[in-house]
Amino acid sequence: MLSEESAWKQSLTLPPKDLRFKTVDVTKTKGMEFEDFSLKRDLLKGVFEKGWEKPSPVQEAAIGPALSGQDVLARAKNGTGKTGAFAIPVIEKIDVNIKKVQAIIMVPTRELALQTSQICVELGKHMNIKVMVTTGGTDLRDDIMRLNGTVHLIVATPGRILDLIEKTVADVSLCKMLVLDEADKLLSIDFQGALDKMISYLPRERQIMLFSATFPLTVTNFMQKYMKKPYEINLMEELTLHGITQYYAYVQEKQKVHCLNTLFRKLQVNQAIIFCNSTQRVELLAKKITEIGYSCYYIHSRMMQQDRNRVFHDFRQGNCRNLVCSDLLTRGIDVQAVNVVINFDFPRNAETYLHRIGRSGRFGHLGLAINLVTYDDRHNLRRVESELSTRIEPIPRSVDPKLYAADLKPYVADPHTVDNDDMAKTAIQG
Ligand SMILES: Nc1ncnc2c1ncn2[C@@H]1O[C@H](COP(=O)(O)OP(=O)(O)OP(=O)(O)O)[C@@H](O)[C@H]1O
Repeated sequence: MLSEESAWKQSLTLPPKDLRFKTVDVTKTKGMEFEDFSLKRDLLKGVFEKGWEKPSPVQEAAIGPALSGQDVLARAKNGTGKTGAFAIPVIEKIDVNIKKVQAIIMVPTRELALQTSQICVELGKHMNIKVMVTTGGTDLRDDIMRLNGTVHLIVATPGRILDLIEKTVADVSLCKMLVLDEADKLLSIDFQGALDKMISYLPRERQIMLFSATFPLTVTNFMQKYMKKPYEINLMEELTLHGITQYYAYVQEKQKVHCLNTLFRKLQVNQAIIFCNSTQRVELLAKKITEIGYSCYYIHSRMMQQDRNRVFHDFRQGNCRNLVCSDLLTRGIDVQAVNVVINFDFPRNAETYLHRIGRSGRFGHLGLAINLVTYDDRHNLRRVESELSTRIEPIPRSVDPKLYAADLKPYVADPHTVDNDDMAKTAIQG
């Protein structure tokens, strides 16, 4: 006979085990278990049914202080489980009998809001917790209707939630938890002080938690103004992920598409994200990629929201191998099948570089980042290397698939087969 203690575990519907190799970025833990946090059993069920067996380092470090009500400032590498590190304590602390908004999770993009709300729904699926996602680009009336019913947790982008609060549609008088995911981005000039305004509507006694892989000095002002002796976590002794191999190919602007073509032929791409520096270049490149015979999707912030949603959803489903995008998808987006990131345009700063390459190598897995670098980018390349204390090597004639494709199942939806020819035949200059 199973004891009650273990019987509930037997009844869980678990996903297949992920047996891929993982790096120390996620395996170097103190050996804690999710049970050690005295979480509600129904939440534990949601956690285990996501396939999360043990807490990652940032989860070990953040869940306890977050549960105790402290303000938290947590810095941890890309793809190491920050979402769970704040979502688990937030969901645990919500009282489903109080039919009011008790927590807001802010994120910088609509796609990330959808992704994060989905995770909250999954974690809380045995708890009757009502999660709402609200972002720009959707009908305000739908949000108003939704807020007429019970909502415990809102995942939002800044503009829309502020609008709903200012119109008194969203009542945040009992909302005592605020999470800023990708906090440095939310506090940047891009959001023009929306966070300050938002916070002014929250109760005085509130808990604020900031999460990101990058915390430039700009965040200090916010901390001093709003946070009470935050519990600080910094798991970034070094900045880049162990699992990601970084290369650059030195090219002229007019050689870039040819170079990309060569990469597509020679690399074992499971799924790839290709970054450009403007929405215009995203569309142009997507057209070129199609012309040279590869299928690709593209996404950027000037597209209709419904098109964005469709592309994002279909890419995650694995319906297309390549996605060309702007920095819209640089932060937070988690597509486990992506093993290659290509900077078709080299990013303008080190933070953007770090977040972009962190779209591969999720949860300690392997990934490859390739930068197409022109003469004009050469100083920027060195600056990024030095700011991140990392080495971006010239691309070798042959890239060892073990570095980034060792244990991925081959992708099947795309008609283009990959080969392993020696890179020596290609025109990429090292
Ligand atoms: N404890 C865990 N065990 C196994 N997998 C996990 C665990 N926690 C998170 N993951 C998985 O790791 C992946 C990355 O998690 P998440 O997106 O939260 O990372 P992140 O640190 O927020 O990344 P970024 O800095 O890019 O936003 C997700 O696919 C998630 O399901």
